[in-house]
Formats: sequence, structure tokens, C-alpha cells
Amino acid sequence: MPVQTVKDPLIGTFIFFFSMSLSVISMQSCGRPAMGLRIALLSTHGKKLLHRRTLLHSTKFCSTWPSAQQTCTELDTDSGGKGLHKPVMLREVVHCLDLKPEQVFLDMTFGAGGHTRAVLNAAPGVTVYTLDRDPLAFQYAQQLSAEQLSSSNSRVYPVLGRFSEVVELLSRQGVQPGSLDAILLDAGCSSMQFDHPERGFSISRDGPLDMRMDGDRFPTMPDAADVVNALDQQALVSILSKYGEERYAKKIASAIVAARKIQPITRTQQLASIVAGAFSPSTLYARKDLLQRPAHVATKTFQALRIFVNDELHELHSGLQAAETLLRCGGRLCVITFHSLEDRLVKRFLHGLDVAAPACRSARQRGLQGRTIEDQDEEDEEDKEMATMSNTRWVCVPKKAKVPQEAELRENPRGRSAKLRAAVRL
Ligand SMILES: C[S@@+](CC[C@H](N)C(=O)[O-])C[C@H]1O[C@@H](n2cnc3c(N)ncnc32)[C@H](O)[C@@H]1O
Repeated sequence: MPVQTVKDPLIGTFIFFFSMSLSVISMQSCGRPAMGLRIALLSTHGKKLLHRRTLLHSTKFCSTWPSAQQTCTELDTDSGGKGLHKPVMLREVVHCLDLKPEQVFLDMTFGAGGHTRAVLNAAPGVTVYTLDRDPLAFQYAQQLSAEQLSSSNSRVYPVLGRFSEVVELLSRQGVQPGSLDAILLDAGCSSMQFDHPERGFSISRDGPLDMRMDGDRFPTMPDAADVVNALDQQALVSILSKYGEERYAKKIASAIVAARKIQPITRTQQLASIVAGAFSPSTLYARKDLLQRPAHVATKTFQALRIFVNDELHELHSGLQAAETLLRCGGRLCVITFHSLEDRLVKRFLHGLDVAAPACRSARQRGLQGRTIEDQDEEDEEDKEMATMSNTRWVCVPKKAKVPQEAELRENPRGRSAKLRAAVRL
């Protein structure tokens, strides 16, 4: 069934989504999956998905999302406060963006607006465009926009959408290519997404297995439950190993397939237990994060599903291309990443290298995968290699990525894997 002939919008969305995502899988594994496999996968599971979605539709969380108003009163209104996202490497970001009053800034990942607020404090009079794909973040940006209108000469223009849409969305607001002074892209998810169980990202707090950042804008877009219930074992192995760098991908995929024969997997804790069941008692508690704290064995599985569901690597690449289009010569780009797949893509993009080239990992580095979220050694090696290369479109300042200081990590352990890269558009 060729993609172009699909008439049902739901199945069309599903097919479009999976064909896009599978092309990232193939892009990253440096080979295209056979077209037959792709089409078989899509046509077999499109019908199952349609049926499953009809059954589950009434349990979708859209109406249960906290509104910005509720969240602001339930939680602390200070963006560094409990519950709202704490911005990572705030001082370093403001320093790298180096905005002056009257300049124009785009925050591509508004979240709870912590970085934007810091920019507004540092450069009063600045004009800010904010982007986020999450409608809750968009509500926060609208609130900030209203506050600025009444209290300062800075202006904030909120935009709802994805990185891949930003050039078009901004052009509708009159923003021309080559006109922005600075852009921030703080990749990944916000604490509001991770911490509200009904969003379906949380391992520790039970919720529907959703993980879509903009699911209420696109209710027919497949969620994480669709992925684990509909895809075949080999596709699950690919997703877990490419996006989670999970070395037990085969065991986990096999446990998922066995479990869903008994009943559909619809909850986050149900999936976390299924994944844990794939590990022997000796390996169950062996994983540690970068701060050497115990890490749940399902962390990489959740990361992989989240990246796949939101098409995050394609989106990140689109965001970088958009930044290249929108910044003026001499304009500054700051990118914060939270895992090695993202950081590697950013590094390679800024150095003008093929972002799809496969990573070379030594046996020792592969051995480290089960222990840490990122493989520090490999990244240091790549940094050294890239420091010797140059690109005509960007100059990285500084050359190496910055990481948060220990004092910041004591306050905000969630920043433990953050890396900040800054570059000037030539
Ligand atoms: C780490 S949070 C940003 C936090 C923010 N800097 C702050 O200070 O609160 C990442 C945000 O980027 C948004 N996001 C992720 N991918 C996106 C995409 N492709 N397009 C637009 N927004 C995206 C998420 O919805 C989330 O709100």
C-alpha cells in the first residue's frame, strides 16, 4: 500500500509518522530498511491502531491536562520553584546569547519560560518570539506576553508549533530569514511534561502511556501505547537500540510482545514492570545515572519511546536548519542537549558534517552503556576530532560544550546530562 494512496486520515497520519520515524532509524543505522518491511509494518498495524484507538479514546487525557492557570496556582509561579521547569545553565545561556536591548531573540523551546525571563531581565527592551509545540507552554508564554505588555517595553510574541514549522510560522508574523540576533534551543522535555503523570512520560508515577508533547493538538497522532502494542518485535528492537542505546533491546522487546498478548499495555508503570521483568535480579539494580544514583532499568526504554513518538531527532535537525535560516550573520545560537544522540547531531551539524553518519563505539564504550545515560568517553573523543575541522557557516564559541557546575547540579539534578553548545552564524 503506497503511502500516497492512503485515504483514511488516521491511518494516513500513522503511516506518515512511522515512515518519517523509520527513516530516522534507517538514517542513523546507515542503511535504508527494505521498502517491503516498512510497508508491511505500516499496513498490518494501521488497522490494529484504528481499533485500539477507538477503544482507548475515552480514556485519553486531553481534558485532564492542567491548564496554565491551574498549574501556576497549584505549583510555584517562580520558574525555579517546585513543579515548574527549572532552567538549566541559566547564567551561561544569557552570557552566550549576549543580547542587547532592542535586539530580536527567538526562544524555540519556551517551556515554563525560565530562560526567556532571564533574557528579558538582562536585556530590557528586547523583542522575543517564543515557540513551543506544547499548548501548555504556549499558555505560559501568553501569560508572560500579557505581563510584559503592561509592565515593560519588551515585547513577547508567543507561537505554538514545532521546530519544523518555525520558519513558516514566523514569516506569517513578518519575521524575515536572516533577521534574528539570537536563538535558544533547549532540547527535550520540560519538568511539566515529565512530572505530570497524565502526560505519560513518568516511570515512577503511573499514567496513561502517552508521551506526546502535543497530543491534544494532534489527537490522532500515535502515542507510546500505540507503538508498544502495534509494532512488531524487530521494529521495537530497532527503536530501543537506536533511540535508547539499550543493549538489552532484544530481551525487552520480547518481554513487551509476550506481555501484550495477555493484555494491551496502556499504563506507564505497567510498561516499567514489563521491562524490569526482562532483567535478571543481579542486573535489575545495577544501573546508575551520571551522578551515580540508581537508575530505573526502564529509563532507556522510556527515552527511546519518547524520542520515537515525538520524532525528536528529525525535529532537532529541522530546528538547527531553521536557526541557520533565521539568524543574521553574527547572530548567536545556543543549544542545550540532554543525551548523546542529540549532542552528537548538534555537534555534527555545527561542523557541517553528515548528521546521519553512524557513531563508532569501542567495545569498552559499548560496555559502559548499561551503566550511564551518556557515554562521556566517546563524546570527548569526538570533540577532539571535531575541534580540528572547520565549517563555513558556524563558528563554535567556545569550541567545546559547557556542562553545568556542581553547585547547579546539587540544586537541579535534572541538569546532570546537559551540554550547552554555542555558535555564531557566519
Ligand atoms: C527542556 S524544555 C525547555 C525549558 C525552557 N527552556 C524553560 O526555561 O522553561 C523543552 C521544551 O521544548 C519543547 N519542544 C520539544 N521539542 C519541540 C519541537 N520539535 N518543537 C517545538 N517545541 C519543542 C517541549 O514541549 C518543552 O516545553
